[in-house]
Amino acid sequence: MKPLDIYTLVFMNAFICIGMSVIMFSVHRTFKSEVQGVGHWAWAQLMTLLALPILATQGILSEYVAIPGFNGAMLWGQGMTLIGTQLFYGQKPSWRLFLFIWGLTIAGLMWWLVVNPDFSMRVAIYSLTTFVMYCALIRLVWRHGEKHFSSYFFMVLLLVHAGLNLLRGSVALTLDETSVNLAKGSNLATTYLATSTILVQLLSVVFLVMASRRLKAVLEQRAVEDPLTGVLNRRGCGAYYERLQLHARQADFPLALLAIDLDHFKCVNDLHGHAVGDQVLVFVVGKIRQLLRECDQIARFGGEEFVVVLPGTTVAEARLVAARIQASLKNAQTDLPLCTLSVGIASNASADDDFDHLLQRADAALYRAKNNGRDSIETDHATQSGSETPVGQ
Ligand SMILES: Nc1nc2c(ncn2[C@@H]2O[C@H](COP(=O)(O)OP(=O)(O)OP(=O)(O)O)[C@@H](O)[C@H]2O)c(=O)[nH]1
Repeated sequence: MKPLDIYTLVFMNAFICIGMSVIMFSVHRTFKSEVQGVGHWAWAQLMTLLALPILATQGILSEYVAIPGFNGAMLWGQGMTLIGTQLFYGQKPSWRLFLFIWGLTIAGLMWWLVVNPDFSMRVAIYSLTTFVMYCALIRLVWRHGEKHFSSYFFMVLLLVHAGLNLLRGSVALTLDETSVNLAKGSNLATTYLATSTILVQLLSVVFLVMASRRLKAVLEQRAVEDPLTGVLNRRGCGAYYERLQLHARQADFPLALLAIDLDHFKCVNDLHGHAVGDQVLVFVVGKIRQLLRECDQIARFGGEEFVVVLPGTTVAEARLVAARIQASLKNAQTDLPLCTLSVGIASNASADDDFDHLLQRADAALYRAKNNGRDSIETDHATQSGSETPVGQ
């Protein structure tokens, strides 16, 4: 069987990498703020690809252009991998350090190319810089990577990359230059080139797996979150209640639910504009949050209606919370045009009641609060006549 020619392998991988970069660039454009670093990873792939034609022009272009061009592009690609990974993990990118190392390495390469030509020293300086960059990446993934196959695989690829470069750098310093010269096609040089090419492609697969996992988390979060106020939406609140039911602890029941609706909010929009209306909604959520415990949840059910879930809270206690919320809005120091709010309360003595039923009861109480002239608190009839102590306003 005829062995696969190394240049065919490099060429095929280059095309696959271009495809991967295009996917990464489109992920970057669509989810720029949610998934950071993917654009840098895409650039890393492109820089590595750019280096290949520069390498191929050796003999055509002057070596004073081709050699620093090839090494500079490769090192830049590795730097982009490092910066992209730092951004992905929410770390501060070390641009200055990278530029310093990049500049120093290129200066060293030029020294051993122009002033004191020495091929082995050039290979050694490039390989050892690359080794250091991969070590920094391994440390980064080790510290911040999630405990998932993609992180472990990422680390294995980086370890192989680092090991290969350490080996090549050491051989360059100890053996003759032919064994590390990629243009001479020695066994070691061919193995290095083939392995590096495959590793670069596998790295792009890892980047895409990591980015898609992050995207999945972002989309899941978006599905349960209200974009304006950042609190749970109806779906998220239902899921939270189901979790409470699933892990029902004695301490979570009785559980009280407040259905809160701003009074005449339409006037705020009509008089001050929709943007101010939005600010009022965000302000109200902030105020309510300040009065809640860590275990409580607030959700926005659309428009100017909110729901607060208070685990382990009796109706009497829930009324106190509702009254405190009303008072804090009335006494709030702000230039925003605030309005009063009406509250309906319902309570569950056990985890058996489903969320929709509890919500219906709280809504019915809210409806009565609105009919009673607004700015008031009403308790659900079933709660009053059940095990809970009725509480007068
Ligand atoms: N600014 C802003 N307004 C919203 C949003 N969602 C719904 N609204 C407005 O909220 C108002 C709700 O009006 P209504 O249902 O009549 O309620 P209301 O004026 O508060 O009257 P009552 O509830 O009966 O006291 C409408 O003007 C909606 O346009 C939003 O996200 N931002």
